[in-house]
Amino acid sequence: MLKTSFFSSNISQLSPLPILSIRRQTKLKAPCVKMELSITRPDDWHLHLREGELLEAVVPHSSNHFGRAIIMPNLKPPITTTVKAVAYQKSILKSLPENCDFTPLMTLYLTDTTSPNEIQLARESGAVFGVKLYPAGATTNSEDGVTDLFGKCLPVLEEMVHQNMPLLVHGEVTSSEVDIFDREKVFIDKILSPLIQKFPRLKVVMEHITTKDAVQFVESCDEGFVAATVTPQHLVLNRNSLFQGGLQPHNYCLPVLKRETHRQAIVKAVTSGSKRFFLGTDSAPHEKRTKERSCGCAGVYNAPVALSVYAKVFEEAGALDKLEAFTSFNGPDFYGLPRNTSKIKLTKTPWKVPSSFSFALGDIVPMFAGETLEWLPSNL
Ligand SMILES: NC(=O)N[C@@H](CC(=O)O)C(=O)O
Ligand SMILES: [Zn+2]
Ligand SMILES: [Zn+2]
Repeated sequence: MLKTSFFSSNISQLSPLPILSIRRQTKLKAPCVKMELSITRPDDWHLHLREGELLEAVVPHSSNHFGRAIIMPNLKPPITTTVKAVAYQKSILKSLPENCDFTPLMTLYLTDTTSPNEIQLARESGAVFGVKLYPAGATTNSEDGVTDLFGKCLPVLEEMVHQNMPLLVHGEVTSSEVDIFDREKVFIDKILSPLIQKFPRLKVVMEHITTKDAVQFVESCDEGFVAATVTPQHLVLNRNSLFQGGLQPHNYCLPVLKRETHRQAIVKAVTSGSKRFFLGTDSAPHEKRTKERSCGCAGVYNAPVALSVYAKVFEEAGALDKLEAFTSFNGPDFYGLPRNTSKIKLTKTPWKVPSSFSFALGDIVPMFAGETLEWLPSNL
């Protein structure tokens, strides 16, 4: 009942609000209160949907409750042109469940040879909303990424400023001499800071931030030009979760989970109400056997649990009144897109996460597989 009194005493502060209703279910033996939140339909500003059968298997977990998603281009081969992005968008739309209102916002995969003209085509298409920088070798399917941003990509970056096309960044250096836990911080110092100094009017989203350094960096930049997405796992797990009771491959993603102080800094930032941080799950499905083998893939499949996890984080921080801005307002505001108009409901009721999802080619294990969560999302 503790949480209920917390919640009730905060109702006035929450107004005009995400709260729909608090219902007392008197029929049950022990009186229990069911809390519900109504929030504007969220968007996911960083999502991997893959292709083919895997796409078909995972897309409903995002399209059920999210209105739009920024779709990552790191396919094999990657989505390097507008023509490919438009074709990929069509295949996503074809794979959607019936009667679902979900818009995939496409991205281009930046390479050393991307031309400024391609950026113009991307803008004209109306389908592409960002260009993704993967430093070559930094993460899953990044082999074709950029080897030398300042040496090879300046004309493209200039055109992006011109077209107001955001640069979405996997912010890690790749040098094997740099400790894996320091790669985000070194990237900020060596690449991101100089980039922003050179292009102060380039919109940059630092994707899936994992450190206090990233929080401080984003907070120090111009609000309209630099923002960050935050994943569920980087809000609730620290690097201990990789080794708890043995190696935990399903918690392995890149950038890798960091120490607790970093997690706490990220939680503080997103629950502060700052407009610079918004929802980007980085839901990254890999087949179970490719996660559990001797050289396992990086990526956490969190789409089925993401909204429950985000709500829990805001609840525990006493900041449920700020959840809706993080899930549904800050992202579209930064991208210059309208906010969604429909709503979803989050009900504080226990629900069990499936231990895996089967599809034609195998199984996918979600984050918090087999565990019980609260804040079940449903459509209104
Ligand atoms: N986050 C990950 O660990 N993996 C992502 C790539 C990425 O977002 O870096 C993937 O595509 O699997
Ligand atoms: Zn990444
Ligand atoms: Zn990603």
